[in-house]
Amino acid sequence: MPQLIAGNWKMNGTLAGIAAYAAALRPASPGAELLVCPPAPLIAPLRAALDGAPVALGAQDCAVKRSGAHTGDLSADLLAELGATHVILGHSERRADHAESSATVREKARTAIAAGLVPIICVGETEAERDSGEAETVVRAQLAGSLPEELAGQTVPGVVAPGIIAYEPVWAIGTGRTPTEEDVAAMHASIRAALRRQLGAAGATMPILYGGSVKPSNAASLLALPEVGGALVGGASLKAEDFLAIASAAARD
Ligand SMILES: O=C(CO)COP(=O)(O)O
Repeated sequence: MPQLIAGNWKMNGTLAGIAAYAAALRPASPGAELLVCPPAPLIAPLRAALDGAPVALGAQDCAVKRSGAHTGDLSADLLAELGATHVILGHSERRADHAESSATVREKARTAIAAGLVPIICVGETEAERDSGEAETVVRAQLAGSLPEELAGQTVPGVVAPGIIAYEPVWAIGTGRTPTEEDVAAMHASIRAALRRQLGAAGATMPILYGGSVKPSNAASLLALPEVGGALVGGASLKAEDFLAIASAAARD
C-alpha cells in the first residue's frame, strides 16, 4: 500500500489561496497518496481547483448525528457530498478545546463510516504522560475507547483502508520536536498490536500515520520506520512545496 501523506490545514487557508495551492499540486506525481484536509468551506472549491488531479480531500471533524437540529455542526453526509472522502476525528486539539471524549470520537467514526467517509482517528499522549512512562497505556486506552467495531468489517467501495489511525504525540504538535525514531517505532508497534487485538484481520493492515512536526527535513527518516504508513502534517502542509517535498520523501522508500 503506498504511504499516505495527509495535510491538516487546521484553521488556516483562504478561498483566495486555493488556486495557487491547487496549481502547485496538480502536476505532482509523488508516488505517495495525497490527502488535503482544509477547513470545510474550502473542500468544494479546492476539489474544483484540483480539476481531477489525484488528490483526496478530507474534513477535520464531523457531527455525531447525520442531520437535524444541531446548530453549527457539520454533517458527514454533506462533507461527502462536497467531495470529502476522509475525516480527521479526535485530533488532540478537539479533544482539548472541545472536551471530546473517546466515546464521542467513536460515535463520530460510526457516523462517518455510515456516510461513506474514511475516519482518521487521532491518538497521542501529552508530555507529562510520556515523562511518567504512561504513553503506551494512554494510547491503548484511547484506541479502546475511540474505535467502533464497524472498523473490523467495514469496506468502503473503492477505498482500500476502512479506517486510518494517526499517532500524534501532543507535545510534538507545532513544537518542532519529535520523538526519537526508537520511540516512534515502539509506539507504532504497540498500536499495531492493539489494532490486531481489537479489530482482527482489519487491524493487521490499517495504516498508522505519524503526526507532529513532520517537515521536509525529517520526513524521510520518520517515513522509513516500521509500521509508519504515512504522515499527518500540520504546519508544513500549508505550503504546497513543503507538502510535496514530504510526499517525495515517502516515495523514495
Ligand atoms: O497536528 C498535526 C497534524 O494533525 C501536526 O501539526 P504540525 O505538523 O504543525 O506539528
